[in-house]
Amino acid sequence: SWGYAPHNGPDKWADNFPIANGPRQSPIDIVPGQASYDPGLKPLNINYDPSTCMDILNNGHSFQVTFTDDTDSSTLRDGPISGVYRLKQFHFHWGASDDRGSEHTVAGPAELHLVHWNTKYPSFGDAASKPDGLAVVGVFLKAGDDNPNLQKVLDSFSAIKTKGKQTSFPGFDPSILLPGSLDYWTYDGSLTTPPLLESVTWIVCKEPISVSSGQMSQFRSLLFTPEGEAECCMVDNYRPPQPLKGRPVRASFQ
Ligand SMILES: O=C(Nc1cc(S(=O)(=O)[N+](=O)[O-])cc([N+](=O)[O-])c1O)Nc1c(F)c(F)c(F)c(F)c1F
Ligand SMILES: [Zn+2]
Repeated sequence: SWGYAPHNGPDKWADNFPIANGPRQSPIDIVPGQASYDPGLKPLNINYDPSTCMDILNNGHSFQVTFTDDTDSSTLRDGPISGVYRLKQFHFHWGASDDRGSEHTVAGPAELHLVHWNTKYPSFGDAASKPDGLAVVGVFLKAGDDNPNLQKVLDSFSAIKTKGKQTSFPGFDPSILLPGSLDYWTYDGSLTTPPLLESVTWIVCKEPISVSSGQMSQFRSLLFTPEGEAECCMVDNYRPPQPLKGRPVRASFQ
């Protein structure tokens, strides 16, 4: 199945997922000077309840922290979206070295994605196939000081080193991973992993959060491979930027 190796990576995804060459694919190269300030954009309204945080999983492409999404306890509202979107999970993409790894290129060693779904639809799976079904908040990680807010996530890695491993991860508040300023760029796009569904309103924060090189090494200690198979380090799990195809990129700030 799909992955990030030469034989099954981003250049091969169109073989099984032809939407890979669609009109609203993600990520994109965000050129700050080319985004247009939209005074009609509202501030992001993010409310996360740590009691909805359940577990952390190595899914073979990244690791993801999953939330119970059967009530409006952890939500995203306002910003470029209308209605209420529920937090489903967050995960990261990162590189083999500190000079690559983010997906939306303002560039850097990694990027955090918080995946939310529109509660006008009955479920995440249903929402994921609708043009306004998902909203993903992206946060760049910038190489610098140790980030203590990441440490609880990193400390769980020994329990999820290989593909398919999962462990309980209760009571984590993902809002501690958000930058001080919630200024953002927004555009219509897609999942950046197969099935690459064109259902995502992307909301990419301008301000990065920090991560140290030592912490990045811990990300790189995870494996793409299941226990018992030849080890393949989980690195470079990012899709390169895709054609903008005329899409507007708006900024919530001047
Ligand atoms: O739940 C999903 N989460 C997800 C998204 C991305 S993403 O990079 O595409 N993203 O949106 O940020 C990256 C990772 N990850 O762990 O790397 C993820 O785990 N993907 C997903 C899915 F797996 C399906 F089978 C499906 F039908 C669907 F609708 C989905 F949206
Ligand atoms: Zn992602």
